[in-house]
Amino acid sequence: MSTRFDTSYEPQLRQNLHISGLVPPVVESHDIQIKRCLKAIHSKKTEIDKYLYLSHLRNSNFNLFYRLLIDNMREITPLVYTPVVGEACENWSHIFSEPEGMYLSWADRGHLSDIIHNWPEKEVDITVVTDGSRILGLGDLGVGGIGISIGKLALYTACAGIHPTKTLPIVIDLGTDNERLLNDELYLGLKMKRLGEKDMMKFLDELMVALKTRWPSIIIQFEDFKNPFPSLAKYQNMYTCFNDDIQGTGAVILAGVINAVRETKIPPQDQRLVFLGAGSAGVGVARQIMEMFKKEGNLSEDEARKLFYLVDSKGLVTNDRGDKLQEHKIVFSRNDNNGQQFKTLDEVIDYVKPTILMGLSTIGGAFTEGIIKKMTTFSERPIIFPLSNPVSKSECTFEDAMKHTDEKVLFASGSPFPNYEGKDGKIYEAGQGNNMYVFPGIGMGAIVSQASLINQDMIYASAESLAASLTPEERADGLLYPRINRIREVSAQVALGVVRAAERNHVARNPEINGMDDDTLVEYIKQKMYDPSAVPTEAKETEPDMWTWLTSKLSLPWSHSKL
Ligand SMILES: NC(=O)C1=CN([C@@H]2O[C@H](COP(=O)(O)OP(=O)(O)OC[C@H]3O[C@@H](n4cnc5c(N)ncnc54)[C@H](O)[C@@H]3O)[C@@H](O)[C@H]2O)C=CC1
Ligand SMILES: CC(=O)C(=O)O
Ligand SMILES: [Mg+2]
Repeated sequence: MSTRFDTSYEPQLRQNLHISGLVPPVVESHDIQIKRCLKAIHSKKTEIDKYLYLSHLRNSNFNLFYRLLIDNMREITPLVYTPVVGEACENWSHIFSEPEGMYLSWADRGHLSDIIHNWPEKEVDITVVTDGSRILGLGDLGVGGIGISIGKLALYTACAGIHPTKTLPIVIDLGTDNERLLNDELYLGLKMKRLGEKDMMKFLDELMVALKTRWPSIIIQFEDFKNPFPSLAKYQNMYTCFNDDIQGTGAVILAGVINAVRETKIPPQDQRLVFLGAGSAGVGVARQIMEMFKKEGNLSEDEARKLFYLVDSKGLVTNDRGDKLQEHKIVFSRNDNNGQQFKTLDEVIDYVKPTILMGLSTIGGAFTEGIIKKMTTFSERPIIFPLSNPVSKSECTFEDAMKHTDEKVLFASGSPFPNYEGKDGKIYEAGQGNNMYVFPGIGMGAIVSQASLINQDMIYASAESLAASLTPEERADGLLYPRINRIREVSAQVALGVVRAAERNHVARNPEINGMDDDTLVEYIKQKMYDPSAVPTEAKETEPDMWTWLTSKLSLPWSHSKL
């Protein structure tokens, strides 16, 4: 990662950096630089070419990359994150040119501590670790999954200002069950079947120690594991870590639901929720909404739980359907179905008559016209969130949801959808219920507070802060999430909520924030945020650097060269 060769640098800075002559002579404004970047992007014919251009830009001049991204969040985010990152991960071994992170394989076990020391940056604040086993809704992509770690960390930087050189993307390679990859001569990972949970935990145990030993304050974010529950259960009280698919997604969707439920004017105790998909994201979201219903609706755990109906590939999750339920589903398993089993989503919808329908199933198009239309008969403002990624896996489109509900739907999707023009010419914007609205703020909040742990209260606080962050204008426009161009401001608010929760829970260890009021603390957070437009500190050096000074004093023959 570099940023030395920037055409916006003034001549004096070029001299200080010893790059005069290595950069074209013109000194350009940031606006002109961005214009060139956008022109280059628009000239690319495929999304993957745009992705590759942006990767190259990030590696050659990360300040410019982040200026471009931050100023054009709506256009550029889909190219570095979902949906295009999904295509990149699928084709990783064919488009690969630079590592951009660490590839730690089963063959490295026993030596992870030494290998972690090969990472060239001295300071790392945060890492995103995936095992590539469930990348978005695209399944097992092996080491190609590193693209998701890179994409998420780019958003930690763009949205919450974590310095790019202090982020570390990691993929752990424990094999893959993807036959296409195993048979591909270009595949970059180990050609062996994926190891099981026991070996995964053994490997992670060693990795966690290695990371913590080199960077004692590191925040570890787990991403896109097919089975993420064991690692979260084991490490959440030992390390500063969280799982974005369970906890980040839970928080972001809770925030959207808080705002949507308010619009329906139906109190929590009268809502009924159907989830298509009962995996890490489905259960993570259900858990967080249940907490809110307990709080806001004054419900007991049992009363709140009864409002949820989870559907997986075998139908409605019930105690008596005859299979052994995975542990994470048990809490939401129904025992009031009187022996009846409901195999399809249609059957469940008729049985439950939900006011809220969530999609976290990876099944594109699962919310059919019939299902969407039925939702309007149970509630005037049905809440329909097709949250699976990327776009191809979305349970329905924004257009379909709008058309089939007579524009009454309260909508959010995992990946972005274009605006919809309503019957009266009004332009409606699709909400994006994606964990990108919270994970950067959770990470920044944990860094700023120097949190020893990331607990449920901090996750819940991130949702409350996000829900409260909408401006009156955004609310008047019917939005459930703030506009993406305000993401830095919003992430600072999310971080504030996380820091406050860390303090309440006595896990904050940064003495500098003691006694700060909210305004001071937000300013403190913002000051810690990396600013890609800031003039590098070298610009302030009018004196020659230490080496040049020393060698000139000593009149050594190699003065002015750095060898
Ligand atoms: N919007 C967001 O921020 C996020 C979205 N997601 C998306 O959610 C989706 C699921 O992610 P995870 O829960 O982590 O995956 P997972 O693999 O843990 O769970 C998938 C669930 O869908 C169910 N399913 C599969 N086929 C089905 C079918 N035909 N009918 C009904 N249910 C079916 C499975 O039984 C399982 O319960 C992915 O597409 C992912 O991209 C995940 C995290 C965040
Ligand atoms: C957004 C995300 O984390 C996912 O789709 O897995
Ligand atoms: Mg994910």
